[in-house]
Amino acid sequence: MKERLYLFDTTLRDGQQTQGVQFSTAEKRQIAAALDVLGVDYIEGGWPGANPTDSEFFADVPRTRAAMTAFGMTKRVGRSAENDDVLAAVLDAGTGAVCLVGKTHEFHVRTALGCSLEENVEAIRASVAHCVAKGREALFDAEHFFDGYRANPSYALDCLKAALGAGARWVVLCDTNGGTLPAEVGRVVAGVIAAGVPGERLGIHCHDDTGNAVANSLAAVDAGCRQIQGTLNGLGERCGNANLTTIIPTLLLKEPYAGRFETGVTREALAGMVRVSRTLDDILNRVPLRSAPYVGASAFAHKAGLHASAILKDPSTYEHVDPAVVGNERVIPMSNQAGQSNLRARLAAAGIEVDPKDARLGRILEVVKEREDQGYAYDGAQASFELVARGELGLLPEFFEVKRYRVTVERRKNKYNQMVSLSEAVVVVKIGETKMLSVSESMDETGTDRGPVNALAKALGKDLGPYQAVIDDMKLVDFKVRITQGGTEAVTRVIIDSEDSQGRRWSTVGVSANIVDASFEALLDAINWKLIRDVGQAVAG
Ligand SMILES: CC(=O)SCCNC(=O)CCNC(=O)[C@H](O)C(C)(C)COP(=O)(O)OP(=O)(O)OC[C@H]1O[C@@H](n2cnc3c(N)ncnc32)[C@H](O)[C@@H]1OP(=O)(O)O
Ligand SMILES: CC(=O)C(=O)O
Repeated sequence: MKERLYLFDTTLRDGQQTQGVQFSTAEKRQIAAALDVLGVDYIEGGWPGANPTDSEFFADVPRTRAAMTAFGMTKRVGRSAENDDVLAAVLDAGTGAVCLVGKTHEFHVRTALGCSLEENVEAIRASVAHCVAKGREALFDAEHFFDGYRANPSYALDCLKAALGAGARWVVLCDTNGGTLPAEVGRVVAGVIAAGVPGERLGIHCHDDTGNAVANSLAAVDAGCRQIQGTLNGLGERCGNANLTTIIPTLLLKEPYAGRFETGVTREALAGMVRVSRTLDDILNRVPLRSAPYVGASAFAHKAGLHASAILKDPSTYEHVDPAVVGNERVIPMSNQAGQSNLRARLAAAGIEVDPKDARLGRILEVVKEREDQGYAYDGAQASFELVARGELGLLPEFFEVKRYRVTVERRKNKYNQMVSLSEAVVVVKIGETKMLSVSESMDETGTDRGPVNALAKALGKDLGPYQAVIDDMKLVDFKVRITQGGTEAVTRVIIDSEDSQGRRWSTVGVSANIVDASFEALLDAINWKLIRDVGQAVAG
């Protein structure tokens, strides 16, 4: 019989304390729904009464299978729990579970609260007892617990025992400043359990200030904690919280955890892990972290030739788990680190069959390595690699020819007498015997100038005659510019990520001393790749 390990998500509360993150109420609901499908046990929705968004969220709180939890702080000294307006707002949210943060470090009691140690213990006791009397499941977040335990273990333990004695279901040990290391977390948790606090009522809440939040959380579980608090994608105050997107797959896939513990996350839900992680990035308008464990686009990318060669024989040679179990996929990119194995795998993935003895394979590798020396980077621009390979194999149709393009940037006064920029682009292409000229401006629907590359993209995508319908659903989702070394000269490398309505996402690269030319090259590749996919090679000109 496996032991139950509980997962507590605080993306909507501590995650919202991330600099630059401000969820709308609708976004909070969307994230809560995704967490509920994933199978966490608790969803901390925010702090009712602290800001209008959180109050609105709790005013019509989503019904979830997970215990929806309102966050707040212990009552202020000098008033009763019943008369504390901040605590009242938290309880008024009507959630089944309430999590209250309180001080456990004597230095913070004296410095931040300015009260006596006894008054703080009493505030914890009375606040928890009040929640329990109202029929709520009470959790106590023991703020700065590890630092407090180091300074005065007996006082830190008194705070925990006050919460437990008042009926708290969980007391959660918080490494609030994130400075504790795994061995010490293990030692402290073991000490707390030895002092009489049962592991089945102990949670862990870690911050990532030394890059150890996940390791610290696992050390706490090893020592006996049975609840882990964390956030999706490691969002959170300062450097973030323990990353549940890493912890959950680890608990389900790695020993000793997989054999010993059960969580609310099923193997089926685990296969949606990448989707949940990307949903949060989409909401935050963030580019997903490629190197994120388990869920990053590079988590199963095998760039080196030696790796690719072995992966093709047996993927377990260079993969710690099967990418499919977390909803990820294997990538064997092309680059100057690649050999024939990467090349054949990439071509096969693009649906291009080539005889392994075909001499043109060697030529493709040479071209890729030469072009990378000039500044191209194909490991992050696989669509451009495919076009290079198709060119060498005679499989690259010429859908259209660019005869010329021009882009201008003008600074001028608008009707409010403010200086604004306006970019205008003209592109002339020839399709068969017909020449088409398209003009476009960079202004978006809000009247904001989106710059010369945007104007060029709009002009290029405005009228491609018979191909127009195919590219209408394309959108440019990311645009990265680097100054890099091309041979002996500094050049600009532009990488563009594009997406279409079928959910395909592809990356292309352009290189030039001129940023507009580099961008235009990447744009052209993006359109050509899409035309190859959706129009096919039948139209090869
Ligand atoms: C470790 C954590 O991440 S805990 C979560 C922290 N999250 C947040 O702070 C986000 C939401 N917070 C807020 O919106 C505001 O801080 C509010 C609405 C809660 C309070 O706002 P204000 O009343 O203006 O107080 P302010 O933020 O300036 O200071 C916090 C007060 O709470 C007191 N306090 C802090 N922790 C506790 C506690 N556990 N129990 C009781 N009082 C506390 C502080 O001593 C301070 O009191 P003071 O004003 O008498 O000095
Ligand atoms: C409660 C909390 O978020 C912390 O102590 O870090």
